[in-house]
Amino acid sequence: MSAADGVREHYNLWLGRRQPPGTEDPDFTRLADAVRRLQDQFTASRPPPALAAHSADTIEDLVAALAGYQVGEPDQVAGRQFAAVGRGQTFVPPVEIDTFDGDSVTARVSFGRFYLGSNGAVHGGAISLLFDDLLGQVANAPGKPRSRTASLSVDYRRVIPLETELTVTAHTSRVEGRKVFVSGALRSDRHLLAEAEGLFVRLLADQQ
Ligand SMILES: CCCCCCCCCCCC(=O)SCCNC(=O)CCNC(=O)[C@H](O)C(C)(C)COP(=O)(O)OP(=O)(O)OC[C@H]1O[C@@H](n2cnc3c(N)ncnc32)[C@H](O)[C@@H]1OP(=O)(O)O
Repeated sequence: MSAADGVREHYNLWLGRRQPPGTEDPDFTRLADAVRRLQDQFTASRPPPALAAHSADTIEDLVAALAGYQVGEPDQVAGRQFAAVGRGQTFVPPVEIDTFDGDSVTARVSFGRFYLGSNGAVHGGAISLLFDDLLGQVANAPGKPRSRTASLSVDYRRVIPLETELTVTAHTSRVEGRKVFVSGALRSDRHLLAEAEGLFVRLLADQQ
């Protein structure tokens, strides 16, 4: 499968899984995008006290409004908008999938200011998060038994720049019984920036 197939919009959540009919929520997706922008703007801002106070009031009003609509995980919308970059959640960096063949994936990601560590570098934990999520999706690709991360090793080769389109790839390197080994790499247009090796263990029936 590739972007040219015209189904790329279905890749962004759980690699190739289709959105269950009736569960699309474009207004919620828009809200998630707004929260992502808020995270970036908030992190980068130095507002005067009156604006900080006004902003806090506004957000507290929003928190109160949403408090009446809390649901359990099975009914959650966040993270389940299959067609949306970011999947309608605001935690995992916004990955845009380009190709996926069942065992390997190529994608693009750009880290906003929210993911700043220090000195202009993306936070190392955000890189681990990116790899855990993408490698985990490869391990859990459609048709594969469900697995969880048992081990994730990340090598940081170069400082990872903010607000720069980067390429991230992942592929299954081998499967040994219940153990699925998935490798990943993050690159700029010039350099290898980080590499990862993940071990995902396929769950037993009583671990689902
Ligand atoms: C719709 C869905 C989409 C899903 C799409 C998902 C995308 C998002 C992905 C996010 C994924 C996550 O973050 S998941 C959340 C973070 N991870 C977790 O919460 C997992 C917590 N840990 C566990 O639940 C457990 O430790 C398991 C299930 C991973 C393994 O426990 P177990 O079932 O008892 O298995 P166990 O016998 O210990 O190990 C099996 C084999 O793996 C090896 N092994 C186990 N752990 C390790 C380890 N850390 N390092 C090396 N090797 C290990 C053992 O030596 C053994 O090898 P041998 O003797 O057979 O050779």
